[in-house]
Amino acid sequence: MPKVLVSDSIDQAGIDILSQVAQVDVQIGLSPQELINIIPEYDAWMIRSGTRITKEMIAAGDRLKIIGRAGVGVDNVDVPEATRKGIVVVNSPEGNTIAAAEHALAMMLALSRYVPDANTSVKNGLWERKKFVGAEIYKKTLGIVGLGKIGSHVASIAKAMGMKMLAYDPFISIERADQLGCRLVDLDLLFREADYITLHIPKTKETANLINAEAIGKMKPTARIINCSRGGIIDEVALATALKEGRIAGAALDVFDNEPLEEGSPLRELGKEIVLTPHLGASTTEAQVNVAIDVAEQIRDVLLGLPARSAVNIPGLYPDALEKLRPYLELAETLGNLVSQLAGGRVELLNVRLQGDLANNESQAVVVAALKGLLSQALRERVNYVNASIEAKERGIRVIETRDASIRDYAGSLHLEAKGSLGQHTVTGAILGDGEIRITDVDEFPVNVAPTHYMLLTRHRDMPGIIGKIGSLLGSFNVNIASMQVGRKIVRGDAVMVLSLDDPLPEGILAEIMKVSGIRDACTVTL
Ligand SMILES: NC(=O)c1ccc[n+]([C@@H]2O[C@H](COP(=O)([O-])OP(=O)(O)OC[C@H]3O[C@@H](n4cnc5c(N)ncnc54)[C@H](O)[C@@H]3O)[C@@H](O)[C@H]2O)c1
Ligand SMILES: O=C(O)CC[C@@H](O)C(=O)O
Repeated sequence: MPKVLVSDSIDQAGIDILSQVAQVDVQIGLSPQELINIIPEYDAWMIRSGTRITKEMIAAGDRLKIIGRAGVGVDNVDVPEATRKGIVVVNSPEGNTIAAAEHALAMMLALSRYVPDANTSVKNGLWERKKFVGAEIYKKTLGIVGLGKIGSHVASIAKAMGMKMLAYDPFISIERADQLGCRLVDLDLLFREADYITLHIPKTKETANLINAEAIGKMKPTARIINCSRGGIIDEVALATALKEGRIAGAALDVFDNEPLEEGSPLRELGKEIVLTPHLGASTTEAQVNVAIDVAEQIRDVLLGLPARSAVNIPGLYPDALEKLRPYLELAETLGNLVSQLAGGRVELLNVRLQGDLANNESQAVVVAALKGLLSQALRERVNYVNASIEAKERGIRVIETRDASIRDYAGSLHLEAKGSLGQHTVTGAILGDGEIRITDVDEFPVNVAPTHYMLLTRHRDMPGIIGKIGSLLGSFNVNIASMQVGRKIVRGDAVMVLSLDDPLPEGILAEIMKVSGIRDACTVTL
């Protein structure tokens, strides 16, 4: 019988499902070394947010087939390492959506009516009715940042409560926002007009410190901020200062830069204008049952040799088909990710063209992999092979699949064309004989580049001196160039330059690159 390790507190409903097919050991509170010592015995591992699964633990897990995270975020699992070892990682993208949305609304109401402080006051024997005169949310403007699963549910309830709604989400269509009763606006307008601002976004390099002193400076003095998404999206010191000085009216926070919230945090010193909870967004009986069942069922299925429905790292295909397509799935995901960063805004149409021998293959998984890559900038680990198509549809992305077996530059190649709010971009890629991915075309300019973690792509006039200037500029910012390729169609016409970099590009360097004479466009890419 296979063995499953459960190392965080999981609802019994999940344990019961696992027990149908496996021996289940619940061991909570083990140290990292103790986990490394025992993991070689186990075929599956189920966790919540309390266990951090490291590279060393995965390396020790010789029998591990699947890791299940009972929740959304897999930021506590080394997913690339699990993928390298062929371990499926699954999560529960929707099991706690309602719980998190309801918590955000509870926080908004608690903050508006000073419920926590009024409660403490009565329990302390006081009767302070004048001190706790609140504000109504009816007819007030709610600014929703991130109109995904949780943001959408918040919108539908807030609408019923009579709120007017603005939303900011660069990856959502106007039609989708309309359906939810939200006016899609830019962030600046949302900050200026909203009475309540609620955050429902992943923490990414774009969203880190999104709510900083400058953003807060744009808000109304009566504005209130709610964050039940991820810590690090709000600059906590700037928020505490603004609240102390009465520059905004309040904040309700469930998530923090460091959890548990540290002893000396300035947030702890504030009064009734702040409501704090200890990451309780998913903590309802219902959500814990949902995520436990969702993930336990997937672990059971994988142990029985069936595909998982919410795999974060491997498509839900049977092993034979998967093995054959695996290099092309990786290619499709890489190209999807690349073209979304080139497009730089909302993509409205993705054309996936399978070329050469690839045109004769089962294509659905390749298209889904391209969509997964395309959406990964917006959705991170929440997009998987199961939900990528639905997510794309909900975001108003039209997908066209074409085949052309006559294009034979490589045995099989894949061409993606993304049309979006900021223009149109294309990328092509192929798998070489050694199984390596090559980017063979960018915006119809031929190149031959292996994708790397950090890249810089420019569109420029093919003229003497330009490559040297970019090289010197990167050097002056201490950025090391690993390789460089220029692709052009005609001499002294337009060209693209693709640089693979050893280091991330520091803030501000793109603006400097754009000032170089002859540069038409420049884009940094992280793959
Ligand atoms: N507090 C909790 O216990 C708890 C529970 C569940 C989820 N969460 C967190 O809530 C957040 C939202 O979860 P979800 O399930 O709705 O995710 P989702 O993936 O369905 O939605 C996230 C949305 O954010 C948008 N987005 C991405 N980058 C953006 C940006 N720079 N600006 C504006 N919008 C951007 C995406 O387009 C997407 O629509 C996640 O961070 C998740 O980890 C917290
Ligand atoms: O396990 C939890 O309670 C955290 C849940 C939440 O942050 C998630 O990412 O699903």
